[in-house]
Amino acid sequence: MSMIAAFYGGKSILITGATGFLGKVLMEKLFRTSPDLKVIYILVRPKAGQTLQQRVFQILNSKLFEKVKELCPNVHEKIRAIYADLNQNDFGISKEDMQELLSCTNIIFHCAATVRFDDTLRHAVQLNVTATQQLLLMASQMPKLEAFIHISTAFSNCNLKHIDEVIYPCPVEPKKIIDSLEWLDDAIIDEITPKLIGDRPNTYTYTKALGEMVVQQESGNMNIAIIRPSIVGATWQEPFPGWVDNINGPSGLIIAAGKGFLRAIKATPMAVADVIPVDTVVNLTLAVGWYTAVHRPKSTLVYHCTSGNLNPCNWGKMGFQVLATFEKIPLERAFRRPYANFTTNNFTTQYRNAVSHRAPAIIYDFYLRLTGRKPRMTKLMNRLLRTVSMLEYFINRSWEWSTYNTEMLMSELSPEDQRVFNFDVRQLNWLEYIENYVLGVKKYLLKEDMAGIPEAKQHLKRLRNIHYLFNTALFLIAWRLLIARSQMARNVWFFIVSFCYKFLSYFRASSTLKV
Ligand SMILES: CCCCCCCCCCCCCCCCCCCCCC(=O)SCCNC(=O)CCNC(=O)[C@H](O)C(C)(C)COP(=O)(O)OP(=O)(O)OC[C@H]1O[C@@H](n2cnc3c(N)ncnc32)[C@H](O)[C@@H]1OP(=O)(O)O
Ligand SMILES: NC(=O)C1=CN([C@@H]2O[C@H](COP(=O)(O)OP(=O)(O)OC[C@H]3O[C@@H](n4cnc5c(N)ncnc54)[C@H](OP(=O)(O)O)[C@@H]3O)[C@@H](O)[C@H]2O)C=CC1
Repeated sequence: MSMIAAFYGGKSILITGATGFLGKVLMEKLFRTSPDLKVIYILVRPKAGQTLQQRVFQILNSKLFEKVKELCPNVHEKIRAIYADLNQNDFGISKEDMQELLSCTNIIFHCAATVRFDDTLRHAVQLNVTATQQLLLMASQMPKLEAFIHISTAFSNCNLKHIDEVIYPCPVEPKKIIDSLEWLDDAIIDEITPKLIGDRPNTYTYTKALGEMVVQQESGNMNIAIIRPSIVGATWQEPFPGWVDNINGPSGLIIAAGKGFLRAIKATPMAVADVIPVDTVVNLTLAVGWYTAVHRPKSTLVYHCTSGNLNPCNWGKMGFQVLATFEKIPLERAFRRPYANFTTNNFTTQYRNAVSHRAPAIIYDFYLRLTGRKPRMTKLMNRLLRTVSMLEYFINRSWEWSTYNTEMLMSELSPEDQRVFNFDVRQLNWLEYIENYVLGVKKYLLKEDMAGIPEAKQHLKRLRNIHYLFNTALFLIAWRLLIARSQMARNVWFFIVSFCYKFLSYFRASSTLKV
């Protein structure tokens, strides 16, 4: 019997960010392994015209929850969606709901965050720092609370090369930042943002670091732990391989590569691709929840959930395997044939962006205009290149994360728990994982039918022929222009033509003799 699964039985669990990528997988695993849990409270806001109930309904009706619905048919009765917007004071939670949360919650998993790299400092602080502070305040008023698990990121201290499982202080206290954002206007905030974030690449990593400081400062007597996943990717094993439903991290670039939009990237092929499957993160999170509640460590422990030090894969290998999979299983209606050129040189990057990305987009838009349609490719390409430029920081560096606490926890688990809540990334076969990831992107994110593969292959063949035809035409036009302008080019041309003529005459004469 799994001790961890038994621990969550009968518990009331509060999850923030349950509608996100990680939150959904966390909920799924909890229901699957502990169907006798009492209730999962999820803090949800209405979004995209959907009510809370519609959002929950959509999640439960997704492929991710198919197994759960078999094992736990009354799952919908065990989810209690509570209206909450983490941007508001007290999260905008009603008095009755707040009362219920305060008196019943046993475990909190705090996953909600803004993960956008381009968010304003004000918004990123509001969500990743102030909301964390408010949630801790709420947690401190919960008499039945056994553990508070905060999800941070392995990149919260990406300004360091070697990162230990400790909370590093930021130069400016989070409270001072929160206070000053209250009275500073947006223009001044934008001006001071680069100075505040220092050598971190964006407001996301900076505010996640501030969030950790807040957790440490406000922990009081609570049992708290912090989990730092690296780049969270599709599921490895559970509930089935390759599940992914958002375009963050590598997923968006995998699509861009498969559709042939992205054919070159500024990336260091030998840099470690510290991707970690989402189910591995969830297994560690649940094990940490159990350990923190039962063993009550004296201080706030930080757990790194990374792959690089135990089972490294690099971006070169990942890119190669992504393309190899697209050879076998292409995406539908690709713009160009998938191709990957990794470069570390700025000039080559600019050149490739101009020739391999912007020029084809301009030509395609010209074609759309000619055929009476609205041009859209240049806009899309500019957006993609902007996204790529924001990810460049992470694909041209390697970090070392120590994993003492994570390994200690693994040794504390029973063999059954090590199996059911496996977070040993040494067992991961990267080639298989990446292939399933690419397949998952096609099936679950793009919702493409596998029956369309022969047509997709045919389409790629057509694109190859168009490519050859286009290159030949381009060469002939360039050559024709050169001949018209340069005596030297004309001489070379006459030499080649007369050489070919002589060769053909000789060939014809010798074949006539043989007959
Ligand atoms: C040469 C070829 C190569 C081939 C090989 C290729 C494979 C191998 C190489 C792989 C290398 C991987 C490197 C990963 C490094 C990750 C490092 C992470 C480290 C930290 C990890 C963390 O600790 S933290 C989590 C990560 N955090 C993010 O990764 C957010 C980033 N990102 C943004 O910060 C914003 O994205 C940014 C960018 C501002 C743009 O912002 P933006 O406004 O321009 O674009 P949006 O994001 O809004 O979305 C644009 C359009 O996508 C639509 N869309 C949105 N979601 C959708 C959904 N679920 N399904 C469908 N469509 C969706 C949306 O509806 C828009 O569509 P429309 O245009 O029609 O409206
Ligand atoms: N994905 C990754 O690569 C990594 C993620 N992490 C961390 O893991 C955690 C989960 O990330 P992930 O699942 O990928 O992120 P997602 O963007 O998929 O999910 C974010 C969640 O936060 C919720 N949220 C955001 N703003 C608010 C708000 N104002 N009020 C209520 N809820 C809100 C979202 O709700 P809604 O659906 O309404 O928008 C969503 O449920 C984050 O803390 C992130 O920092 C760490 C390392 C890597």
